[in-house]
Amino acid sequence: MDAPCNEIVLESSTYLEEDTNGSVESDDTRIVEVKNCHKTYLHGIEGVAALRGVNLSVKRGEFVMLYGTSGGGKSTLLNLIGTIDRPTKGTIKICETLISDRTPDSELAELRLKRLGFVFQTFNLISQLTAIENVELPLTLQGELAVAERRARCRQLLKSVGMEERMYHLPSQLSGGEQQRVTIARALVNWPDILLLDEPTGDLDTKNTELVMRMLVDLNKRYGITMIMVTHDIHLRNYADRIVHLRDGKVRRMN
Ligand SMILES: Nc1ncnc2c1ncn2[C@@H]1O[C@H](COP(=O)(O)OP(=O)(O)OP(=O)(O)O)[C@@H](O)[C@H]1O
Repeated sequence: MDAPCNEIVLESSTYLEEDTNGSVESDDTRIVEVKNCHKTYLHGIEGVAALRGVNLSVKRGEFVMLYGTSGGGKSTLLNLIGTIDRPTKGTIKICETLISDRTPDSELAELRLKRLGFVFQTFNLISQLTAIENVELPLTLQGELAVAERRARCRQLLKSVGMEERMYHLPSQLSGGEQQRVTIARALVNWPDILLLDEPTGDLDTKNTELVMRMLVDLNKRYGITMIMVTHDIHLRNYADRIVHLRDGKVRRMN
C-alpha cells in the first residue's frame, strides 16, 4: 500500500524548518509580486489581451489557487510567474529578481532551474525510464552531484510522495495518480522555492485527485514550499490558503 501522506520525510536545508508544533515558521516576505501585468499575444496583426493589468502578491509558504472561466488568463499568469514568458507591460518579482520584457533569457533560465518547479496536467514522464530515473534526470543533466548523492535524494523524494515501493517501475506500470506523484517528486528535485502547478489533477479520478492534493498540502505546510496552482475545479478550493478568481484577463476576486 502507498505510504500515507502524513509520512512525508522530505529533508532540505533550504526549506523552512518545522517548529515544535509541526507548523512552518513562515516569514512575511512576498516571494511573488505581480504588478500591473499585461500580456498581449499577437495573432497576425491582431492582439489577444490575455492579461489586462493583473496585480498579485504571494507570501512565502502560501498555497494559492488561480481559478476561473476558460480563457480567463490563468495559464498565462502562471507562465509569467514561471518565467516561461515575459509580460508585455508591468513587472514581476520572483524571489527578489525583477522580471520585465527586457530581462535576459539567461537570467530567466537560472531562476527556473534554481527556484522554480513545474507540474502540468500531462505527466510528461519519459516512458523508457523508471520512476527514479525520471526524477533523477534533471540532476543527471546538470551533472553537479555524485551518482550516490543523486540516488539518495531521489529515493527520499519518492518516499516523500509515497512512491518508494514503485520507484523501479516504468511509467506504463503506474496509475495516473502514481505518475503524477513521480512528476511532483521530479519537480522538487532541485529544492525549488515555488512549485507551479497547471491543472495537476485534471487527468485524475476523484480518489487520486484527493491523494495528490493532500500530498501537495502536506509538502506545502511542512516545508513551506510556496504553491501556485491553476484549477478549473472549485471543489479543490478548501486545499488552498487563498483563491484568486481570474476572468477576462483581470483578477475579479480574491478570497
Ligand atoms: N500562445 C498564445 N497565443 C495566442 N493566444 C493565446 C496564447 N495563449 C493563450 N492565448 C489566449 O489568451 C487568453 C487566455 O488564455 P489562458 O490559456 O491563459 O486562459 P486560461 O484561463 O488558462 O484558460 P483555460 O482554463 O481554458 O486553460 C485566451 O483568449 C487564449 O486564447
